[in-house]
Amino acid sequence: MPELLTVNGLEKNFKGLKAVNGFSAKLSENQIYGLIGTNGAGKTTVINMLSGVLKPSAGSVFFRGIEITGERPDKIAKLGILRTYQNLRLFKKVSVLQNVMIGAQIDKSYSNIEAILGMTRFRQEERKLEEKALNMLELMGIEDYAKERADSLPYGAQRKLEIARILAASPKLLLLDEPAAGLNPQESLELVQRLKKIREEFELAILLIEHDMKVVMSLCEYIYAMAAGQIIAEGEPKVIREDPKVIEAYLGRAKKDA
Ligand SMILES: Nc1ncnc2c1ncn2[C@@H]1O[C@H](COP(=O)(O)OP(=O)(O)OP(=O)(O)O)[C@@H](O)[C@H]1O
Repeated sequence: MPELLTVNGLEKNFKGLKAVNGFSAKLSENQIYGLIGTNGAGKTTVINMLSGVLKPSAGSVFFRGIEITGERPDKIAKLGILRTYQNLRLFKKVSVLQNVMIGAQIDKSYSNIEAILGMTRFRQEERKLEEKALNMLELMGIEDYAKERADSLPYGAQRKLEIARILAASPKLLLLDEPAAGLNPQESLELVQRLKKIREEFELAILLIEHDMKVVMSLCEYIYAMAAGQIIAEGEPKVIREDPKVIEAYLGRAKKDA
């Protein structure tokens, strides 16, 4: 399988604290990966470094062979690595449809001058953008909310909107930080089905941080387990489930409860 992302020995120090202490991974196209671990294990810090929000203290990241270590978030997004945040970051007072249209602007092909002058090419692009945005809303099952204000949506629908928004930017790799947080079991199950469909339709890769083990085990083909800034185990779900280090550090309770 062609390699999409290669991460070598990524580290992040925060004033003496080694939040991430040597994270290495190889992600292939069209695969779904999980990143699990106890609170404070360093998972979000890894995603922050991969998406350019934080500059690594050491290590390197290559995306389709191009080095992107320490690049700015907008450049990384333009290459096709798009992320969501643990806490929703929507444009609250703007319509659902416009939120997604804004997300799609990353790969816009018209200039700002054309946009200001309302030129034909801009209007055509705008229509295409709207069509694409509606398509993404349908994929996430929230098209009925298109004209509503983003902050008027139920929480679960807002989470879906975040994903619809980054999908509109034509990603090759989605980085999802706890996409099932705050969802009820039924909504989580639906999210799993939608993400599987999205992966098939767009042939993209997904790396997701998630505490809900049902979501992780049913969605991910390969899992990285972290504790105290390091990878303590990696492999297919059945390997991770049985790994003594993972059970001790993290899964013990979740496994008993499953
Ligand atoms: N900007 C920062 N400045 C200082 N310390 C930080 C910063 N960001 C994270 N940390 C610390 O780094 C460690 C790893 O945090 P991180 O958020 O990556 O963990 P996590 O695995 O995502 O945890 P959770 O599951 O609770 O979200 C924690 O000890 C955290 O307090």
